[in-house]
Amino acid sequence: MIPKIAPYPMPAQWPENRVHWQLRPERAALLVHDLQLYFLNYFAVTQMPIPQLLSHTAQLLDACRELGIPVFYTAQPGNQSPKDRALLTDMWGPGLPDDPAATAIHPSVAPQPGETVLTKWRYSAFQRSNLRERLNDQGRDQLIICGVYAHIGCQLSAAEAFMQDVQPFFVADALADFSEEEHLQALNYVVARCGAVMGTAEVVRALHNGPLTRGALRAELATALNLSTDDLDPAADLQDLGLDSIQLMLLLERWQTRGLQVTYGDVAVSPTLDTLWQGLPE
Ligand SMILES: C=C(O[C@H]1C=CC=C(C(=O)O)[C@@H]1O)C(=O)O
Repeated sequence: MIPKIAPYPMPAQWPENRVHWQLRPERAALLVHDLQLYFLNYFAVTQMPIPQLLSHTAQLLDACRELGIPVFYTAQPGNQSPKDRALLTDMWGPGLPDDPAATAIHPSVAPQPGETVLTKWRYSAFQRSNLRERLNDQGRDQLIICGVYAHIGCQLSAAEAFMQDVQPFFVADALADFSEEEHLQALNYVVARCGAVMGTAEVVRALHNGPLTRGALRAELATALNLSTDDLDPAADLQDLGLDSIQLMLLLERWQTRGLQVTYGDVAVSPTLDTLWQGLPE
């Protein structure tokens, strides 16, 4: 069974990455792995590392939502039938009861409307789910992974992402595990065998400060307009889509720090994606 988990400090350092992948907002998706009350309740949730796990996951969610990066959750179902659960029962017992007090995702990091919650049947989020297809459909080949438990489902989801040509970014201080030792073991495994390990602050910086591309700008604009990127016609007048001048000025300011040469005067009369895109790489 899952052990009662003693508090331990959130790792503050981890080994150097072997790979030199660049995390990009237009390539990335976020996986919030099994942050259900059932699995969190084996911790003393008010003690380390859980407050940091939840606050760092919230920071990742804020950044991804602001930048139009797709968010995926996994959540294991309650009352799994013996047929569905199979060998997990031999290892872990019957699993979650069919009770929201167990199956619900922690309210501080709960899914928002439109975000995907994948039903989780095995350690890896890719097993018996269409996660790979969904990433493909959205042109995402980088997966940011946070949640519990680091050395089980988080690590195996990272390994399976790697085996399916998706670059896993394992967020060292947005994970938790049965012990500090197993948490660190998971970080060492991912660094050495299947992915990149980064801290939450580093992930948020990489997502916000990378060189601006047309894809990244379109995703941020679509999010600001509460549209899907496909619904954002490059020739459409953004004022007609609800973008006001203050929003436009704030977005331009942020994009100019990332290399956009366009000024408010250049686009104010008829702001379209096409005019904003001037001079930006694809
Ligand atoms: C949170 C996870 O759930 C697994 C680990 C312990 C117990 C489990 C269970 O009762 O089914 C899960 O298989 C994970 O894969 O990291």
